[in-house]
Amino acid sequence: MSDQQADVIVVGAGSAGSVVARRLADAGHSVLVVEAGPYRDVPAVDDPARMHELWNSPLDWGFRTVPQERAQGRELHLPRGRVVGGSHALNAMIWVRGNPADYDHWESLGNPGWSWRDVRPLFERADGLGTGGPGMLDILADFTPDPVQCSIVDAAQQAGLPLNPDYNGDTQDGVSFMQFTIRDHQRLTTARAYLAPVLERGVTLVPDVQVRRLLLEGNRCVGVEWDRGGVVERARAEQVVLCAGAIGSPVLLLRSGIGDGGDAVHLPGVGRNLQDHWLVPVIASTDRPPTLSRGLPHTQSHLFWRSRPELAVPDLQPLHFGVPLYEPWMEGPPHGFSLMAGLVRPESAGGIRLSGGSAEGEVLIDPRVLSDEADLEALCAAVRLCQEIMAASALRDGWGARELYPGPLAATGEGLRDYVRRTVLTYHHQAGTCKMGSDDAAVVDARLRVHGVDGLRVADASIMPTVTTGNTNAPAIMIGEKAADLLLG
Ligand SMILES: Cc1cc2nc3c(=O)[nH]c(=O)nc-3n(C[C@H](O)[C@H](O)[C@H](O)COP(=O)(O)OP(=O)(O)OC[C@H]3O[C@@H](n4cnc5c(N)ncnc54)[C@H](O)[C@@H]3O)c2cc1C
Repeated sequence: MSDQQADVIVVGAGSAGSVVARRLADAGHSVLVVEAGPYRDVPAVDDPARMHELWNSPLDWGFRTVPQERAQGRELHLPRGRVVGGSHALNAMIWVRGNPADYDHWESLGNPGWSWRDVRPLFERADGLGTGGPGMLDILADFTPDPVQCSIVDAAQQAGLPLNPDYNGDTQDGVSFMQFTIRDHQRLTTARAYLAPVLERGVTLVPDVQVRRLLLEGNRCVGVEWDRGGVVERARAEQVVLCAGAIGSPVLLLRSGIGDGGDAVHLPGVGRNLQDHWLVPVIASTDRPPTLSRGLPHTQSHLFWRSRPELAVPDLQPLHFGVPLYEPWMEGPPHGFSLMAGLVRPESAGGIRLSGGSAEGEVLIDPRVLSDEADLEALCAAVRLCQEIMAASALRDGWGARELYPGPLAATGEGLRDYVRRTVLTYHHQAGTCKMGSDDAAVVDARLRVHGVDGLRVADASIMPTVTTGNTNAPAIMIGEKAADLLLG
């Protein structure tokens, strides 16, 4: 088979890749999108209530961390979407732009054009919020929450938090009902909203193939290569844009000899600076089963708060599920609810590498969870806040809520710290592994060009210098919008 040709190749049809492809096609470019996963209708993807069924399914890359020293040696599951739609196809659909300070910080690190003032219009293009007009995505904010969610929000207020009607507005602080990317009771991914309308109208989608390396001629990237049933196929383009996600993009660079001591390009930062957010379950039983609405996720409310009052930006973001999310070793009745104590401004960071430093090596993911003691303390504060909310009368009297976990396991400070180490799990927000900047550890510049390689950009959650304050889908989509502007500008 002869090589395929396009103006631009986009690797990965996930949150950001779908946006890049759409904008380039709209501008008249031919775009080839290469995606490891399938392109087909999956009822469990469409139904917002069935997210958990997708984990460990064929649509999940099913990454596992190396044993986490500060989390009792556990190997944590990191689900990631392997399907057209990417991780947006198996996420909780929560729409959070992040804190304006996140982007001003990115700019202050030497990334002109990424301040809140600069990126806000890019969010508006995607979500339309505050503009009075539509965006590319529908943001569902006006829904009837499940009764237990209303009680959790009441309980948080009884515990002293303000009600915040719009955490994407002036301030994040307080307890809020969530905003979701849902249309007509169905999950709305960027693959559906951005990519599908331009398939065969400028965009050629090649699903079910995993790019195994980039084609380099000297310092120029000229295309990509994949293997289809033992047959090597290639595609060539003027520009290649990696949108393979915070794990996939650095892995592809490393497999192509671009990394620390790489055969092709020495770029020490590739795979470093892996950041993530973290959750710890706080679970209660109830005296009756909470009803769960169809067409909505089981999490519908969350809060932003500070583990220490002097912090300038909230560092905690617990989210609330109307079901008990037991770990395998836990026991309890089938009905209840979970307040997932969440940390969203972590100090710990880790990395991704290939075993033996070889391009063929196994992917080793080490987020080094809780390696900074400050994260342990912040998560303990998040658990205590959730316990306080759980004990408030709206839940205690309204639902007969009885704390099961951590319960007596956290009777002492050391007991609580042990519980955090035993249960901490990902909030699914890996970022930072191809960070943007101009220092020695930076992988891309502020125009998202890979340092030292022509014709190659990265545009996904991996370019974040620091992970944003809140869920990372909206920021990844904003990065896709920005990348398209930079390519077209
Ligand atoms: C379970 C879960 C729940 C989450 N919940 C939320 C939430 O509610 N709200 C929120 O804001 N964020 C959430 N997130 C995070 C959010 O979904 C991600 O941050 C976002 O989707 C990242 O977008 P991306 O474009 O960087 O990568 P992705 O969307 O993951 O896209 C990467 C794409 O590249 C493909 N790919 C990778 N390697 C290759 C290769 N070698 N060849 C070809 N294709 C390749 C992948 O298959 C994938 O389709 C969640 C994530 C998960 C996993």
